[in-house]
Amino acid sequence: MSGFIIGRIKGIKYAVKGFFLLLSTENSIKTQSAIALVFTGLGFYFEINRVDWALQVFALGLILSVESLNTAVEKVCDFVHPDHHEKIGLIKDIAAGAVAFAALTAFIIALLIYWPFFIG
Ligand SMILES: Nc1ncnc2c1ncn2[C@@H]1O[C@H](COP(=O)(O)OP(=O)(O)OP(=O)(O)O)[C@@H](O)[C@H]1O
Repeated sequence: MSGFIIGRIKGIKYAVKGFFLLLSTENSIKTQSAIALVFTGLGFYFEINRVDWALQVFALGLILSVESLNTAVEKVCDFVHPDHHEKIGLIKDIAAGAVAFAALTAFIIALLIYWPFFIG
């Protein structure tokens, strides 16, 4: 039982390490984090309601999570096959496509939340 708990604590430690590695080294994550801060500012500025906050936090978390997994896929690809290869290109394109799905979802949620403030 204590082995199980120690294993889980170590898992959290590695996850926190990965979290800070992503934030400090990956430009895509830095950019998405900056966008998340801008939308957090917009949320306060327009005083969006509790449900909209939940949707916005979920959308921003979804993008950051999928972008992080995409980064991991890119790193695996570059490690297992550093040279140019059609299959590696396909795998990276598919992983990038997952980010596009998340970004489209977030874009629609942003429109639903903020559109009413602009049309009055
Ligand atoms: N090894 C490769 N073989 C074939 N195509 C590749 C390869 N690496 C990248 N590509 C193509 O380039 C696109 C972008 O790749 P990737 O996201 O790795 O960026 P990059 O060009 O390596 O630069 P960065 O690491 O700065 O993002 C991929 O979606 C894929 O289409």
